[in-house]
Amino acid sequence: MIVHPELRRAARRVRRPLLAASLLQGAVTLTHLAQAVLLAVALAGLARSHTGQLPWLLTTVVFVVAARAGLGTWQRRTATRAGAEARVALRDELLAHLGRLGPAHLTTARAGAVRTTLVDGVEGVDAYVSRYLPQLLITLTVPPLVLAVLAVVEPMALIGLVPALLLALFGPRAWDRLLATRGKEHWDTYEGLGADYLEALQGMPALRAAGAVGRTRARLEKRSAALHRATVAKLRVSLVDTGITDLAIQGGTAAAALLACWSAVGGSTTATGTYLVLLLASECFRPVRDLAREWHAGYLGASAADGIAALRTAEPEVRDTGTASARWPTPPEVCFEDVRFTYDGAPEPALHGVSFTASAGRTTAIVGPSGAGKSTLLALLLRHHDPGEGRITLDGRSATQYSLEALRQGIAVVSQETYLFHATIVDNLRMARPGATDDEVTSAARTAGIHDEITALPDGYATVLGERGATLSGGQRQRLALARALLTDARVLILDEATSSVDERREADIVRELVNAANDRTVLVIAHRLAAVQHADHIVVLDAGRVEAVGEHAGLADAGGVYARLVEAGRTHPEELAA
Ligand SMILES: Nc1ncnc2c1ncn2[C@@H]1O[C@H](COP(=O)(O)OP(=O)(O)OP(=O)(O)O)[C@@H](O)[C@H]1O
Repeated sequence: MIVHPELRRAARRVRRPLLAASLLQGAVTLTHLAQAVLLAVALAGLARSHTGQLPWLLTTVVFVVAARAGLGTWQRRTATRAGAEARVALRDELLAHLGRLGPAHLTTARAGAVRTTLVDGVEGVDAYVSRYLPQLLITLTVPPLVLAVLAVVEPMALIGLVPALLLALFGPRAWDRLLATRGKEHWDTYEGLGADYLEALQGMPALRAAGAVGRTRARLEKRSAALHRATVAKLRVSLVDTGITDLAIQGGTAAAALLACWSAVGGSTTATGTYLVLLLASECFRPVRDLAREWHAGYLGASAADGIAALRTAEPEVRDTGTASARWPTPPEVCFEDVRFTYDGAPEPALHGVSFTASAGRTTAIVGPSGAGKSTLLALLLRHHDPGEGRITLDGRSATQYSLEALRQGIAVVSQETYLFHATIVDNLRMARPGATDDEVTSAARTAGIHDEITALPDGYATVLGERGATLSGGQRQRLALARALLTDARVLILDEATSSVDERREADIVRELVNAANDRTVLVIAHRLAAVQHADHIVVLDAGRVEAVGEHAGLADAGGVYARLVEAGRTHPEELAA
């Protein structure tokens, strides 16, 4: 019965509709009580052969039943609205917070688990807030009122009702702690299973290639069996709860009826009083019965509350205290000044004092062997982490002086792992800038070298893409993502292996085109294939977290060192490198 602080918080947000839903629920309960009183009076009249009042009594009962139907519908609509508002507000808040947490959060949390919390957990909160909480309010107020009325009519009845009501309400509380533990175990298993399934679905091609589909299926079956065991364990405790409540309700009603009959036989209660006790005793327990039912609907929300609170309060890797806007009128210069960084728990720094400048409006390539620290540099520029020492400046200001949202909007990134959505091509492109004109869209697609292939499709730009762009080749997906980034207003463009799935000749063409088209942007290019970087204005060679050399393609290639070795290793198409 203790309401988790996270659920209280969700309820406070929708105070008004929730209060309205609770008042309407109260009105529905009043109709039950009114019906019981009317029927008790009617039955007592019948017992005394006074049938004169019967027609209007029964007509009123019909009106009460009709009113209940109307009020019930109104109540459900109001409660659904309260639940929907709570759900939407909570999901918005969690999504916004996830945005602030950035990709660094997903190095510790699993995407599938976050999805389960966001979707199923928040749905559970809706049920808890919209169904369980109004019923809880009614259960705490109506039975004491009914008992007060019965105390006037037939005090003896209280001997049976009060202990039964206390047992029905507080008996199951003895299992609260166990139920909470079981609920948490169930939720954790459910989240884990969701994460495993998402990973298995996304990694299906890799699993198939590794011949691991059977093993993965067996692992998932084990996980499902664990969830089944957790569900049964939770259910067992729930059934004990329900059993106690039912026993108390049945026993209390029977005891009250017996006591009422005994009083009637002894002549100390009128016929109306006896019928009132018989009918109101059952009404006294109705809210308790309904609460047990709504508890099952809201239980998922109660179990998910810890996970939701953890996600909502997760600390971002970096503090968002900057206020500057990243709407630079001209492309900014990007400077790395003696940047040092070590990942949490890593024995060695990933960057050992990196300094270089990416000139405003020019293209700077960052090359180096695997593990040299190229992606780490970009992650620091986007403030997924902050440097341990040194600083990064954009347009002369430290990256920390910009608000996170502004900074990330000011820097467009196209990475190796493109993300396209299940929508039309044009919608995927306009995601970057909803107001972009058709000409701007096609011009971006032309620069990214994808326009001709789009127009060759039967539906052209209106072609609906499969999930994650599954109906396109890897190279086409990358070029679409590139076109999308070109459409943004961002003055800094990062291409992180952005053309790695494009064939090498086309890659060289795209990068050349891009360098020409991006003269109003500062471009940073990371690529393994040298065809993609040789046209850069400036090449920074990284090795083991240090800047090994800085220069242009020809000079660096002649100077020996890491770049010359990379050229040697990448010389699969010598004619392109010579171009
Ligand atoms: N999240 C992480 N936690 C701990 N260490 C990490 C993490 N990410 C990267 N590293 C380590 O930091 C170093 C630099 O990695 P980084 O990904 O920046 O290299 P890279 O040059 O981009 O490599 P690649 O060309 O293979 O993508 C590596 O030694 C890597 O193992």
